Amino acid sequence: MYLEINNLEISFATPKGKFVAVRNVDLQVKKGEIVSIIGHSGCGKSTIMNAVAGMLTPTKGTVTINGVPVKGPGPDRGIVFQNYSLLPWLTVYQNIFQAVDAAVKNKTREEKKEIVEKYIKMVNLSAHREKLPQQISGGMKQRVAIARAFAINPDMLLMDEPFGALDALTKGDMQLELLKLWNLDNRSKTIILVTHDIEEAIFLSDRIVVMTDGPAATIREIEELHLPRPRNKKAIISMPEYKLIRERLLSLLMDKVEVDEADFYKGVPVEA
Ligand SMILES: Nc1ncnc2c1ncn2[C@@H]1O[C@H](COP(=O)(O)OP(=O)(O)OP(=O)(O)O)[C@@H](O)[C@H]1O
Repeated sequence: MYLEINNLEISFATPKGKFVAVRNVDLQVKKGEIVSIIGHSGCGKSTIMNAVAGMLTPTKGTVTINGVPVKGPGPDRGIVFQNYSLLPWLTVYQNIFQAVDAAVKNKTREEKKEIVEKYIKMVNLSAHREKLPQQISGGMKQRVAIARAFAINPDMLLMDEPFGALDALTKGDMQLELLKLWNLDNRSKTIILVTHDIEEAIFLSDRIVVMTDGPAATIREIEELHLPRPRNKKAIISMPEYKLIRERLLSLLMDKVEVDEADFYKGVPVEA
């Protein structure tokens, strides 16, 4: 198995004592799979991602990649976060080149330039290559971040709400862009995606991991999707499987909200 998370627990030392963010998390991911993690705010999605990225050490349990325990960040894992994390003083081109230059070994400067050119073209940013991050839109920034992640050719992409800050139309474009890059790469990159967006999770994923609420959150259920690829958004929404999965996810995620609302209304005077 490519990625294995076994009995993962992550706790934080806080002024009030030990805080268990996630526990008993077990997940196996095959190479080339796209897996989304969804759940309410604070259920430990980013914590799990950070453990896979090697930025957090498990309190208990293990995270292994190809059987080797994760000990820290590495060039085999590319990270795309919501805040783009572009260097503001570098142009679009330089932001990607700098990452490729640092991560890709055994290639000449010319070959590295070719890689950068290829990915800038793939995300349609050729016309904006000399601009600084502050001179381009949010969608374009996220495109740069994704092109950069693919250009360094990691085995796995860890995406923490990558499109969370984008408007719905740009978000739709970016989801297609992501699948396009994944397809062009022979679907060989494993993608772990944290999202709050049920439709996004269904459109992109092979499996969707639904978390329980925190603290001490764990996996509640894993939904397997059998929607055909390549996926067409308009076509899949009319498929019975899409509707079934969407309803299942909604009911898993909305349960608590309904209870909260009922509590909220208790004792609230009803106006005549
Ligand atoms: N360094 C830390 N110290 C203490 N508690 C932390 C730390 N990092 C995260 N937590 C807590 O762990 C829990 C899980 O946080 P995490 O960021 O993983 O949740 P999330 O599901 O990604 O949330 P969101 O959807 O809001 O981004 C939260 O209660 C958070 O406050």
